[in-house]
Amino acid sequence: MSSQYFAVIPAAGSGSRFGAPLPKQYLQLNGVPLIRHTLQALLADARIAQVVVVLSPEDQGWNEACLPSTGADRIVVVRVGGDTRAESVLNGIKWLSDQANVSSDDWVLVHDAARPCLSALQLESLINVLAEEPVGGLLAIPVADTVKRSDNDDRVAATVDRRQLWQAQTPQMFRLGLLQHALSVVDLAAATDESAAIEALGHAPKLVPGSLSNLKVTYPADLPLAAAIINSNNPTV
Ligand SMILES: Nc1ccn([C@@H]2O[C@H](COP(=O)(O)OP(=O)(O)OP(=O)(O)O)[C@@H](O)[C@H]2O)c(=O)n1
Ligand SMILES: C[C@](O)(CO)[C@H](O)COP(=O)(O)O
Repeated sequence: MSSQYFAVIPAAGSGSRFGAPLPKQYLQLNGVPLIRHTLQALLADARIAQVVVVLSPEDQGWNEACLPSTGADRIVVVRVGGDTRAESVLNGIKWLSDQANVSSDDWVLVHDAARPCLSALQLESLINVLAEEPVGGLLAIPVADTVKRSDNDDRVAATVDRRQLWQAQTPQMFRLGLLQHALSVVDLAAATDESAAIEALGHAPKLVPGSLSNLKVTYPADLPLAAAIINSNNPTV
């Protein structure tokens, strides 16, 4: 049987840098909860068999309005989020791997709930490019600005060669069994993305060029930017 594709959406964060009364995944973005756009983006690819949304056990924000109007039967919500993003991802993957129809060779795409602007084209490109890769990889963008390293006083200590620097995004796509193993042995507090855990095993994940439009909503100023991107690409969810 050929490999299946699953998505895991870590959505158990509190949004401390955003500073809203609600976790940012539940803030209104063009009239619906932000996470609904994220889920709609993943469901756009028919190859994704199931989308696992990882919530905090204490979550009070999830409700029917978070579900896209079509494809919701492919979404399952699990309340197994942890103290860090990596722990939430690991717990979601463990839940997935316990399901009867799931194999360790299946692909899993991990995508932040806080990235609502992923386009169908970026997702398709990631899956297509990585089909030929043994380990997997991630969407990322080559650093476009000149990069400075600072001292302890916010003064420039050095200008860094940016020619091989990329900014990691999500989705990050790996074989389920390999990613579960990688996250089980890595320091979960230090692994800020899935790739870091895979790299720690000695692998070299493939960097697939993404787009600046796939931004992560982190600070309040990101929300109107996300709204503008969604308005320009995808007027309805
Ligand atoms: N313990 C955690 C922490 C984060 N996340 C998720 O990981 C994604 C990326 O994390 P980030 O942008 O850092 O979100 P928050 O942790 O919510 O934000 P902050 O770091 O500002 O508190 C988000 O979709 C977030 O919900 C998670 O599932 N579990
Ligand atoms: C995984 C990630 O989206 C890659 O850019 C990012 O590292 C997650 O953000 P966090 O603030 O480190 O949780």
